[in-house]
Amino acid sequence: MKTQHGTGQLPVRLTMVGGGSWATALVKILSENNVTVKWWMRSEADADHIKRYHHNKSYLSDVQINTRKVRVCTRIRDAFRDSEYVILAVPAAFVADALTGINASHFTDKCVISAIKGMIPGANQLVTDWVSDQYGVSAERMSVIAGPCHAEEVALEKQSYLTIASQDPSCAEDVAALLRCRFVQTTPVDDIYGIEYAAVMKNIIALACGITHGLGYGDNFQAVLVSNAMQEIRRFVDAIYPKHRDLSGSAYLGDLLVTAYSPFSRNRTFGTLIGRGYTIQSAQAEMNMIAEGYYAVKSIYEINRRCGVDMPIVDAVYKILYDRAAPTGEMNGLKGLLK
Ligand SMILES: NC(=O)c1ccc[n+]([C@@H]2O[C@H](COP(=O)([O-])OP(=O)(O)OC[C@H]3O[C@@H](n4cnc5c(N)ncnc54)[C@H](OP(=O)(O)O)[C@@H]3O)[C@@H](O)[C@H]2O)c1
Ligand SMILES: O=P(O)(O)OC[C@H](O)CO
Repeated sequence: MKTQHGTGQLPVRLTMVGGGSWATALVKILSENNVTVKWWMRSEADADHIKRYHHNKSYLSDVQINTRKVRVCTRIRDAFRDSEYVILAVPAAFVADALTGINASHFTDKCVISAIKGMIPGANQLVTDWVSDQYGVSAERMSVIAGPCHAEEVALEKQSYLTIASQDPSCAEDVAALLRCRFVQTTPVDDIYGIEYAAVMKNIIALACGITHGLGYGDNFQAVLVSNAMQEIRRFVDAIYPKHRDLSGSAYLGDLLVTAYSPFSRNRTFGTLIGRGYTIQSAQAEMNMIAEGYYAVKSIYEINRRCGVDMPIVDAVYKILYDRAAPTGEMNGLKGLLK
């Protein structure tokens, strides 16, 4: 599909769905380019604050919002009007909620970009599959934003790299061009499913890293955990979507590393709280942000009942979070399985 961005002439009109950290970081990136953003968020208070003070008080509050290019709204249909691109940037568990009132006709002729690294709970679907089923968006109009990139570092304009995956090379290139800027390099690729599944899996692994960290395990153990996790990710992604791919690339291994080791990681932080003995409810209450891996591990565990891939780390995290298994016992069991 040829978009206006491809011509380099007209400003691009884009809808951003979500008012959290990643949406705020992406709005900042898009503001570097000639993009007009209609930014939907559910919170009236946050939207009003941005209109008045030009920053998001709840997430990445240091980021200045250029309100000449960015229009904030809380009515999702207003946000969808006249745009060529839609970026979905709420946690997967809330996408359906966020899109209440939107139907297939609102997606007509729009390119859909998932910035989400999670799965739709219950349906156990990747976000792109779910959008395709619910709204009839075809594969060549769909892409995902991947790569090791924390919103907090985008806010600080730290050099970052994104990978844009789509089955349609021109769609991937268009979206890569939208997001390329002074401090972000982008690469278009075609392995959309492999990248989406790997991004979902890395969040579960980050939970495991956090849990072991919270239990007092050190860097030596975590290095082994992460190496074994990479093999686990390979086994699962190859089973579910076989394709020649280099998992040492930054959209796969890079994303696993940033989430496993960075203090900014939501999933690692959540896992650390669990390892320290917090209940799930108290860990969620402690964090202002959502750890996607909490929902994802249930989906992946259930999908794997059909696939039967050997995934001891996923199994251990699932048992801790959903079967109330003691973290100490699960990690003791895992110790003997790692090499
Ligand atoms: N943060 C990153 O560095 C980063 C990087 C790459 C990818 N991602 C992905 O981006 C996605 C969004 O993550 P995030 O980090 O931006 O999350 P976040 O900072 O925790 O923000 C969550 C957002 O979801 C909204 N929300 C919560 N419950 C909702 C509901 N029931 N209906 C509609 N909206 C709801 C929140 O609104 P309220 O504020 O009103 O509660 C908030 O805007 C995730 O899939 C994540 O994996 C994040
Ligand atoms: O590291 P997390 O858990 O905050 O997840 C954020 C992104 O996926 C990092 O690329």
